[in-house]
Amino acid sequence: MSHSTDPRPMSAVPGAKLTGTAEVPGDKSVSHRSLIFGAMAVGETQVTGLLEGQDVLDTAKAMEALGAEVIRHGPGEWSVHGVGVGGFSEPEDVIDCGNSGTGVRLLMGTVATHGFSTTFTGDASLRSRPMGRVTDPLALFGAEAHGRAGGRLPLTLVGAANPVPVRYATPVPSAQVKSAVLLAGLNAPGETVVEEIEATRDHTERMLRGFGAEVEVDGRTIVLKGQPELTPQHIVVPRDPSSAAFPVCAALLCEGSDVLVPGIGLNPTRAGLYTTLREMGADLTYENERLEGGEPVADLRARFGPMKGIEVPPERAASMIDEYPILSVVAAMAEGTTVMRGVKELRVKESDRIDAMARGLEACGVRVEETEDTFTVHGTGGEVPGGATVGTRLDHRIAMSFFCLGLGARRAVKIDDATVVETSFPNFLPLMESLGASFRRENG
Ligand SMILES: O=C(O)C1=C[C@@H](OP(=O)(O)O)[C@@H](O)[C@H](O)C1
Ligand SMILES: C=C(OP(=O)(O)O)C(=O)O
Repeated sequence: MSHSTDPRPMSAVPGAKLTGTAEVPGDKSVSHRSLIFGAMAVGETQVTGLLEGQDVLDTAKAMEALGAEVIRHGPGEWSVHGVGVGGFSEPEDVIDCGNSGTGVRLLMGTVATHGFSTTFTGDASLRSRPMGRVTDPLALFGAEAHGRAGGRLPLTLVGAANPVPVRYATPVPSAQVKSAVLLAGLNAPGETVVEEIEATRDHTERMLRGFGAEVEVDGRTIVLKGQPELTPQHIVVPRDPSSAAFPVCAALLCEGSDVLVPGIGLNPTRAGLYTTLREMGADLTYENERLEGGEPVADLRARFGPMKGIEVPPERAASMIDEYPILSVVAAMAEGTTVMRGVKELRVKESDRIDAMARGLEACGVRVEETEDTFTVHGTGGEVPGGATVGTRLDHRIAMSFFCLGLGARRAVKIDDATVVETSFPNFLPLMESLGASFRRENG
């Protein structure tokens, strides 16, 4: 659903000492996929721990619009009655994916090989994001896209009635592009092949295999056999490492803090931030390391302590792509300079995240430098002045990052709109308050 709530300005109050246990919600990437793959299986898929953030709720509505039955049984407990691969029917109305790039791009892949038309839209943020990266490969299957200039939403995708399988080399590192092509390939005959420019999160490959599809992975080449029958699953969604990043980093930068964040998925395609924090000297330990549903999981324990700036290499970008905003906050509080290379994909997220972080950090008294593909933050050794208002630009990660900065800065940091955290982390504010953080409602 497109963003319609009135903006709610709020400040994060400095001086927090965070202690206790932070139970973060389910993984957003896995939640979207659970609903979409469940809708393409024959019969009932059950999901436990589904993230009930707005992005995922919008995908649930879209699956219903395409003919699947989606039922909420209780908090995080959902079921999806799937219609089988190729079984979707033409939606009667426009599909509104709200703020979600993952939602719209995966859904475009899904309907691209169904012989009907679907019109997609989203909020002002999503309507400004590039869709050609997905509609270009979908055209190879025989689908036709009619969007606004630059392939922007609203966009109508006329699905291919007689799709052909595709071999596609991704020009940008993007799990959304890879997944859109694989999802289209599900309803095409023969083998669809994706060659990735860089390895990105691999939830689609792992989960589709779990649903019974034949998916072979050789290095960065993925081969999917089309038209499988998918078998319903019981999915337990792991807790989101991208959401865990906020309480973890807040604890690292607020004096006297000691926080446990249990049960976090540490799939190597997602865990780059935690490697980086440890290189910066963070007091961050992995406790009770284990495998759950074939994925590495650990309880993260984060304690306040000094950290130093480092160079974050470009080859790590895909494994921490959503964590650069919060890393920039940690870098601002660390001693010395942090240079993040190979980060131009940040410019096409919910906002231009390099620009949003740069302007917000500058307003808070932090020195930064940027090029198209690099972001440099000069650390203050724990002395960020704060005392500014930051624009969140319909971007949940920008909002949560500056809330964390405000907790550790010298003066409060005001965020122009706190409602955007609903996208991925609806209980962010109460959860942080339960650890000892304070936030203050402000007048516009
Ligand atoms: O596939 C996914 O679930 C996601 C892929 C990433 O986007 P890109 O594919 O654009 O890198 C990431 O930023 C997003 O939050 C979730
Ligand atoms: C980039 C993100 O999401 P999406 O692309 O799905 O909007 C994110 O959650 O940080």
